[in-house]
Amino acid sequence: MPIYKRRRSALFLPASNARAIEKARTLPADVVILDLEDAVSPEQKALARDQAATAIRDGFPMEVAVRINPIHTIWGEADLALMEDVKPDLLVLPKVESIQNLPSVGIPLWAMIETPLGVVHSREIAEHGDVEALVMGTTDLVKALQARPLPGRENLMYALSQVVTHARAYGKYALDGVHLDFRNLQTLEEVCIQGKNLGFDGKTLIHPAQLEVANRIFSPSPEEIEWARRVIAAWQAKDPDQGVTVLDGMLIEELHAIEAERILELAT
Ligand SMILES: CC(C)(COP(=O)(O)OP(=O)(O)OC[C@H]1O[C@@H](n2cnc3c(N)ncnc32)[C@H](O)[C@@H]1OP(=O)(O)O)[C@@H](O)C(=O)NCCC(=O)NCCSC(=O)C[C@H](O)C(=O)O
Ligand SMILES: [Mg+2]
Repeated sequence: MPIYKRRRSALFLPASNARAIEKARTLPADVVILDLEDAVSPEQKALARDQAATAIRDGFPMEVAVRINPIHTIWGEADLALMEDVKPDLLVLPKVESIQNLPSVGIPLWAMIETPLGVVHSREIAEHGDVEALVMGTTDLVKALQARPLPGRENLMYALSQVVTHARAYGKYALDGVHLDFRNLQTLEEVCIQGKNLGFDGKTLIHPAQLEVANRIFSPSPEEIEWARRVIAAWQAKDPDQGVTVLDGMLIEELHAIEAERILELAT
């Protein structure tokens, strides 16, 4: 059976912020992303890179990722060289638009899809062997589309669905974009439910207050766990000569048993 890692919450923080790095170690995030890119000013890029390296060497109780600057920028090569040395669990690449310049450094890559060309090429990016996850960058994408931020994200449905579909087609994880209105937990919950309904494994976050909502919404609910237990029991009890069974008047096929196993694995 495949191993499903929890990827409900991935918390960004500027690696220039030493207090936030310390705080992150105490938080219930599935993944912490030390950012060297857009959350860090040009003046603090070197400090952020060094602090990220020290923090990774010191260790984290959860998976730790670093988002480096794009390779073509003046910081990109130095970011990549140091991360190749300190080896975070994951490397987050911003604004990925093709597989041409994906670095191969023995660290699983999370490719951010945040430009129209990235959306167009998300199939080949998902197919790439070093890519473990596609991550929506909805803030940059809205800007690049010359769209407007909408609370219900109707204008992003094509991109969100395309990215989840391509991630799933190649067995990769898919993470939803950040919710900028970080003190509004009601609207966060609404977009988390929307993201879960679309198929995302979890959400990228920018503030500790967002963790509880994302972890709760992207965990299997008590109803889903109960359904999964009953499906597995029904599947195990079915007539071995039949390829299907019935539970509560609903047809159950092997695909439901596989999905039930995934839910129970994520619930433990
Ligand atoms: C958004 C913030 C600037 C708000 O900061 P602040 O006003 O300081 O928040 P609080 O006072 O409420 O903080 C309370 C305590 O929590 C700690 N804290 C805050 N944020 C984080 C964090 N992200 N990780 C860890 N700890 C955090 C504070 O230090 C306080 O601790 P304590 O001293 O114990 O009280 C700030 O939250 C922030 O900088 N967030 C991250 C911003 C970021 O990383 N942005 C880049 C990624 S998102 C992106 O780039 C978009 C994407 O690419 C796209 O295109 O969509
Ligand atoms: Mg971005």
